[in-house]
Amino acid sequence: MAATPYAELHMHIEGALGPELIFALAERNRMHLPYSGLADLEARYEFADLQSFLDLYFANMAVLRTAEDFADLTRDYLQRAAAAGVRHAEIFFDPQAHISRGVPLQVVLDGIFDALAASEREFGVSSGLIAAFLRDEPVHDAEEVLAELLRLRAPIIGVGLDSAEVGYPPTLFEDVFARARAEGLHVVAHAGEEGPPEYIWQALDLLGAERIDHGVRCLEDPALVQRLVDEEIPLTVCPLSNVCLRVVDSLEDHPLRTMLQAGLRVTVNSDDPAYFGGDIGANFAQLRDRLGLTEDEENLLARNSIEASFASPGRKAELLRS
Ligand code: HPA
Ligand SMILES: [Zn+2]
Repeated sequence: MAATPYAELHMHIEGALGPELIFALAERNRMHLPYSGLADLEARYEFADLQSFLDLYFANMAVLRTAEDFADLTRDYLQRAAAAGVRHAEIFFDPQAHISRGVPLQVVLDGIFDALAASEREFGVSSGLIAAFLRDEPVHDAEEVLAELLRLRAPIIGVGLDSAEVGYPPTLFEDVFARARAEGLHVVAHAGEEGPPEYIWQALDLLGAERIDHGVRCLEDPALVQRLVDEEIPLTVCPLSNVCLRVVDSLEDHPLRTMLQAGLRVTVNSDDPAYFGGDIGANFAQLRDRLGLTEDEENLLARNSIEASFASPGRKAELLRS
């Protein structure tokens, strides 16, 4: 991990829900889990693609029921992230995944915010929350969630787009994202993880995405790379996630260095730290070991992460100075 402070810009708080916390929350909520024990659950962390991961990710969320559950989960992430050198975190959550299980949006927000409100004081980590729409659910649901977030005056800094990508192009969400932008929210979108470069073009042109989450498939389209370089669009790349979900064959084959050398504004992120072999520290450790990531490259990635964040200019300056 770089000695310089780091901003994590692509992590799903539900993806920080690990096996031990799953069992602890199931017990607290008196729920029966469909696993015989910890080892049985842990044996299922083997994924063939994005969808096979999403199946387990959504199933495990069943244990998140109360505001306290969401607060505990968020604190657990913040504590680990701080220990790994993260000083600013922009955190996704999936409102629809909880509303559809009967957990009120206000409960989810209260829990996550209970932890985030104290984060800078408690962990030295400033933060922002981004509501992500599930792109494989009806567009109308995303519209309703956005309206509800606005009605509740949810303290979110932006909206994103996640879940199963192929077959669910950004075009579908043009109007929802236009509304979010009109409300002054930041806009990001997962694109070019499993989906084609065309989805990245759409995220930029139709959604007004300020950052692209993943974006690794941009390399298949030189004109797109040029556009991303020219407009200095940050890409929140998640190396261990890409290996676990078979977006790349191995870390040795990861195009991170190619992306840096192309002049792309790349950052490194954990995506779902409880599912993909670890937090941001683990991502950097493996990149060092298996890709020969240099100190200069680490420092560049750290600086990129802070510059690409939605932190206030004052906070950015403070992080870049320290
Ligand atoms: O990597 C991801 N891609 C899409 N949706 C997700 N939801 C959690 N992680 C991911
Ligand atoms: Zn993601």
